[in-house]
Amino acid sequence: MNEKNIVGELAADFVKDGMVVGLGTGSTVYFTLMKLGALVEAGLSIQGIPTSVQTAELAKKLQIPLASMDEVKKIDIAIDGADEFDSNLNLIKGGGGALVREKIVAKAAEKFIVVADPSKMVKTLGAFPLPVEVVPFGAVQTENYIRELQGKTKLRQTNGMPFQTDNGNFIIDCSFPSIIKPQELESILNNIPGVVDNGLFVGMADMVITIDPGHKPVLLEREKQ
Ligand SMILES: O=C[C@H](O)[C@H](O)[C@H](O)COP(=O)(O)O
Repeated sequence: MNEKNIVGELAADFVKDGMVVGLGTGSTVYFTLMKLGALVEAGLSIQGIPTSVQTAELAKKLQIPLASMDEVKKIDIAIDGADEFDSNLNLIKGGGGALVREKIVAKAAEKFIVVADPSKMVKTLGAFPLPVEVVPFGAVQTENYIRELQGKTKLRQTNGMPFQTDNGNFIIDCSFPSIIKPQELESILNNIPGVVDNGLFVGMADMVITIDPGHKPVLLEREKQ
């Protein structure tokens, strides 16, 4: 089993019968979904809230019952991947472009568990370009404002066209040299007109499931404030 497979499957152990489960997006949480699909087939009863069209499609194939955010009173647990995590369990997410829905679901969840192989662990966030979702209207101007914050920016493209999120927006990938104050940067970016949200998830993760070099599970828990 590869590292993503191991950590992805481990997270499924936290899902109990009757729970409403936020279903993240990406190649690590894919393995959580596969495991949940098998558990549902064996009789586990859950409702999933998908964070992307891609995840909704996979969950449907696996026959995991789905609901929308607005149909549920609360989310018991959300499980998702990350592009980077630091020792405070702050994250960069959005490599797959799903950050807005992911943040909405993570915020609404009583427990937010991140599944991440050890390559995602960093001392300081920022080696991975920070994804910022912007509305298409005025995107060039919005990108200029972001650049003024001393970050290098790049409009994400697929096949020569701007990449479009499930919300119909664009992603600007921003390289900041190192993000010493993630909370501050998160709110500065979100104050720029045209920015929908950014991939900094600060103080949101309750647990990161990763593994050590010997492939032993490591469960990192956030200290209660
Ligand atoms: O938009 C995508 C998400 O934030 C993913 O959870 C993140 O990019 C990690 O993905 P992966 O597990 O494929 O590295």
